[in-house]
Amino acid sequence: MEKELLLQDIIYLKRAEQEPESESPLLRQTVTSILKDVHENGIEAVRKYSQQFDSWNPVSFRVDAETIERAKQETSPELRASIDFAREQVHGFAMHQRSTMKDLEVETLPGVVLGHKLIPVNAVGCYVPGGRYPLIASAIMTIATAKAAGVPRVIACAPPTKEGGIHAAQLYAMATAGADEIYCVGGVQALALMSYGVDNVQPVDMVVGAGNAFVAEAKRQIFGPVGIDLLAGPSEVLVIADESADAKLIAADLLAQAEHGPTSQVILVSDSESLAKNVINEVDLWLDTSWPTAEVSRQAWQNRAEVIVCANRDEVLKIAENIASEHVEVQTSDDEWFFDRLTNYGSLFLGARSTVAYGDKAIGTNHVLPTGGAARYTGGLGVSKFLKTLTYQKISAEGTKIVAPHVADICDAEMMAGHAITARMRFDRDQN
Ligand SMILES: NC(=O)c1ccc[n+]([C@@H]2O[C@H](COP(=O)([O-])OP(=O)(O)OC[C@H]3O[C@@H](n4cnc5c(N)ncnc54)[C@H](O)[C@@H]3O)[C@@H](O)[C@H]2O)c1
Ligand SMILES: N[C@H](CO)Cc1c[nH]c[nH+]1
Repeated sequence: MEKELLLQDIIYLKRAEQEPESESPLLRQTVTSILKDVHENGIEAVRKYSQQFDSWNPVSFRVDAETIERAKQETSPELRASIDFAREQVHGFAMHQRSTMKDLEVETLPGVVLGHKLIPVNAVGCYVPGGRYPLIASAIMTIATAKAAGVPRVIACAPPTKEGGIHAAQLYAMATAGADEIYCVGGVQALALMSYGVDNVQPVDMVVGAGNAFVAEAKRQIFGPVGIDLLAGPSEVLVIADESADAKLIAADLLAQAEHGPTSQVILVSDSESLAKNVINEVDLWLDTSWPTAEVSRQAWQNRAEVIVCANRDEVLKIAENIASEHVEVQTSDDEWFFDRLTNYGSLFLGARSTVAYGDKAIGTNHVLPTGGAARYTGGLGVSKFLKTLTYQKISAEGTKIVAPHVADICDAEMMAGHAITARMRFDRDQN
């Protein structure tokens, strides 16, 4: 990284020791063979992998209305109110985003009318992760956003809990977010079921949502005949902080992200060595005393954490831009300086009052976000991902006179004589 960026004075107080799981050839092969098996053998293969990875082999993977109603009753009214709040914020923000996106029709030349229509994808499959934690908010992020975009058929899959069946509050969130069909199946087999159409499940046009490295790889391999939103794999955070920041608060934000799993990437970049050292001490203190999920967070901290000290904020910016992390928090005395210059992030959290957990759960911005550097070329999930921008043309005799000769000239030069005929025929007809 130093070579690429030509940085001179950066110091690593801590370096990641492990390569991301997604780069493992074994993981890729595993995903390829599961997808192939489900493609060829349908529901029997889904059953085989569901049993193998999740000890789950129900009569039907489809969740019925009675089970959904029971899940609602099993979810406390207080938690239901918080889930409803989150759904309103996420759906509301998505609707605001939708209102900025418009159909277009314009007369670009006399008699030449061009336009585009924003048309929702017809059928979407949402993956709602639930291996380590039942990510309740993920149901809202995918399903409610697809509905806000106007997708007519939204189906969703989540893995079973250890006791069997989808976690009650997660199932309540899936139903209340507007899923038209819900299936209890996890991992690669879930993506395959939705994409290929297995048993009575009609295939979807696009699969979306986050998940572990297997899920992210499955989406990557499925892409082509079926669309995907983006590659949203194991969670990441990069905190930009200077001398003015609160080391204990930053330590908590880093460990919260590490809580996701041993492969979560957590990074601190600072132009203050003393702040960086204080954060490391605070992390150690939390882990040794009272961090509630120390067991898993410690693994990510040991294996995947980096603490980088730079000579100045320009270099901090270069590092952050190069990493293009999923979540970027800025806690400095001049947050606007970074806000004006940062171009690579999944979602940005400005100032010490904002935090990743707000975005992850309920504030309204989407938490399905690009990982593994994908923020260099895409943002996170939003209504725009579900909308196709479809163009059209209408042309009068007046317009034909202007356009056809240029088209024919280009066709001749390309030696596409057939194309030239189609333009000249129209030109000639309008002469008569
Ligand atoms: N980038 C984002 O926007 C975003 C958002 C939310 C969550 N996440 C990430 O989602 C992930 C959730 O992961 P999770 O594992 O808890 O849940 P998950 O639902 O993604 O994966 C669970 C499934 O993985 C499959 N699986 C487990 N081991 C396997 C193996 N060896 N081979 C094949 N399949 C296997 C099982 O079928 C299981 O059902 C976390 O890494 C989290 O950081 C990312
Ligand atoms: N941090 C995840 C996005 O990578 C989303 C999430 C939800 N809850 C906790 N985390």
